[in-house]
Amino acid sequence: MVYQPAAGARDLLPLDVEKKRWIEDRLQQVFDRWGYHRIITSTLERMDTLMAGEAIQRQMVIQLQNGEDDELGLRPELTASIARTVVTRMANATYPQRLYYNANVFRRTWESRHNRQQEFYQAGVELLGAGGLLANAEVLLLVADCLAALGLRGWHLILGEAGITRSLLSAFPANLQDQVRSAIAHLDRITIDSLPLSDKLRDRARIIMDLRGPGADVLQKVSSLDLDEEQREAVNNLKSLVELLESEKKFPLILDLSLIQTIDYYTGIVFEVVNDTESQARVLGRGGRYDQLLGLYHPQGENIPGIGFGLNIEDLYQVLLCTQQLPQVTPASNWLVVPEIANANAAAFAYAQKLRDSTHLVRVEIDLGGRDADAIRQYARDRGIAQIAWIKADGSPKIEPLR
Ligand SMILES: N[C@@H](Cc1c[nH]c[nH+]1)C(=O)O
Repeated sequence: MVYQPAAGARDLLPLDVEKKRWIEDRLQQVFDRWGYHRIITSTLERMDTLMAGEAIQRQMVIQLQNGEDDELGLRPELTASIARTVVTRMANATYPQRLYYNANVFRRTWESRHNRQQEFYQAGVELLGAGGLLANAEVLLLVADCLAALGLRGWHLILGEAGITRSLLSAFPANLQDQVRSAIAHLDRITIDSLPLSDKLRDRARIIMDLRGPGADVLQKVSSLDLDEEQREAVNNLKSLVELLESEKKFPLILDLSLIQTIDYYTGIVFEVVNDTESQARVLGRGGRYDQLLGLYHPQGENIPGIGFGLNIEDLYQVLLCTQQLPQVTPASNWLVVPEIANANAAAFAYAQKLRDSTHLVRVEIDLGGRDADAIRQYARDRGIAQIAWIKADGSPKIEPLR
């Protein structure tokens, strides 16, 4: 019998880990530079935490049976967990809080395709306690800086506004809203044509579907709809953000007021980072503003605004594989330290430790015995090790460079 990982789970071997770390280290450096601090929350959460406000559907979560009454699940994303942690565990926190994470998430794939991946890695940020133009711009420019740090160039941002989209949809009869919403999200004109809608509403659905393209065009189209006070304000805010981002010229931007996310806690801007370098568009990450989520967990129901994003490490990895930037091999040791006779064992460990204690990273292996000098040399060459230190009984080393 061969033991396999669970369906949809994956093992990462040392070279995979090296590549993943290459990506994660660069992202973490960017997060650090922007003043964000890492937070680690539990992989396991109570189902009521994960699904608070019904933003996340139960069918997305891999549930666990633990024989007790608590319903538990593996987190399908981090934002809800971070919101819970901050308002329940960081009561004295001052705002804004800038937090980042780098963690695994689990999503149940209900299409029964064999071995569909269910465990993923995400790195992202949450900026809590700040609404408004600057906070929105910070998070979007931070996304751009992350992709620049990875050397990724061909990508664009799709920017929507969940509040505006939701209120445009509220004009539709309650029993049809879900269908209209899903048809718009999938650009499904046939469904819109076949739903029992008045001509006015059908036109409205078609207009919403067409609210995507260059910022100025879309903003003009949406302004031509009859908007109420609140919608007008949201459109103006969006306009200021688009102007600011376009003046920065960091990335191509598509405005899309039909953009609807599967996770439903968003109240303001929503966005997707889309790669352009493959034949099929690949979403590298997504995020948005959620100004009601923290209130769901807050002991006094206090609302604290938030915005953030998560980048998909696997998708970044796939795109970066083609650019030849990721490490191609695991790093070789710098030294192999060999006790020449049993009397030299302690001296060999001491010598190896002296090498390791260097201020920069020096990788040092001890030879574990059981082979002759030629076999040791062969091993060192095969592993790309640069130098051998042969340690004599009196502790003195004889250095043999191999290249
Ligand atoms: N947690 C979201 C991304 C996000 C972070 N912050 C806001 N949104 C996701 O996994 O899709």
